Amino acid sequence: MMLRVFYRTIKTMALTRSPKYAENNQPFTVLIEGNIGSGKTTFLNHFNKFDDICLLSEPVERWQDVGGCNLLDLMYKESNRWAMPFQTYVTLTMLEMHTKPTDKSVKIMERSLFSSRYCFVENMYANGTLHKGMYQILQDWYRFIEKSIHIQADLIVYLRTSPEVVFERMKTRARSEESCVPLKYLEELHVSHEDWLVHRKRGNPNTPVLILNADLDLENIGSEYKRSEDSIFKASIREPIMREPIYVSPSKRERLSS
Ligand SMILES: Nc1ncnc2c1ncn2[C@@H]1O[C@H](COP(=O)(O)OP(=O)(O)OP(=O)(O)O)[C@@H](O)[C@H]1O
Ligand SMILES: Nc1nc(=O)c2ncn([C@H]3C[C@H](O)[C@@H](CO)O3)c2[nH]1
Repeated sequence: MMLRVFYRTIKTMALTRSPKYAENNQPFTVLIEGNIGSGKTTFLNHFNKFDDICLLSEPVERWQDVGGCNLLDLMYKESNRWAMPFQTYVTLTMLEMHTKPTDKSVKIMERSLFSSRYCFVENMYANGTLHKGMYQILQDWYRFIEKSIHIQADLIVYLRTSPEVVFERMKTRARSEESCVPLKYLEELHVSHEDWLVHRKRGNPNTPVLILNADLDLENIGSEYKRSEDSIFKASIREPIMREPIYVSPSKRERLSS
């Protein structure tokens, strides 16, 4: 008798729970995570050769031009004043990526709402950039989002790096907004990524995490990329479909090779 009541209750709850926004319209989704300069964009470009994948880069260009305002620059230059508005805009742009419909079988995203929440926001609160009141507002927003918007996350690929390595890469890449970012900030972000993805102190502990050694330089990281390819296609139960090669006529090929 008790069992029948239990199942009837569960069924009623399931039938009455309103579906979340973007529920059931997302494919197998992979989140590429890692410190600043860990090679996420470079990694994402590696998957350009496959046809049936929706690749979504981190919307940095949008953050650099919000109606003519460079929010990214303002966040770094006047962080106490601009960290909060910047985080609200990151939340909006990340949710647009998470809920973007696609007919592809796999979606691969550069970063996510989770790294913003569990790494950047946590770190800015810990180092005093975010006032407690701002932090609490963001937490309430995250809790509301969790209840009302579906965020698909089937696999996280963590490009694990050493802060010293990414500090050099960041300086070489020389993004103007990051010109004053100290090694200490990268060390803090490294700890927050490790707490989230290795020690599993935050977020959903059931989301599988594939850890790659992203300290390897471009000449030697191919095996790590291949390992992630195998994991992604195996986990998404799909065979990789290569983009149709663009055939170049012999005469044009000769000209190109000369
Ligand atoms: N495995 C690697 N070895 C050496 N350099 C790399 C490697 N991967 C990327 N780089 C270089 O490091 C810099 C940062 O790479 P990339 O932009 O892909 O990092 P990212 O994680 O997307 O950075 P961000 O988080 O700031 O957007 C670039 O100049 C890139 O050419
Ligand atoms: N404060 C803050 N919160 C975020 O959610 C966030 N996501 C990315 N970034 C910064 C890191 C790189 O400089 C640059 C590109 O990744 O943007 C962030 N900064």
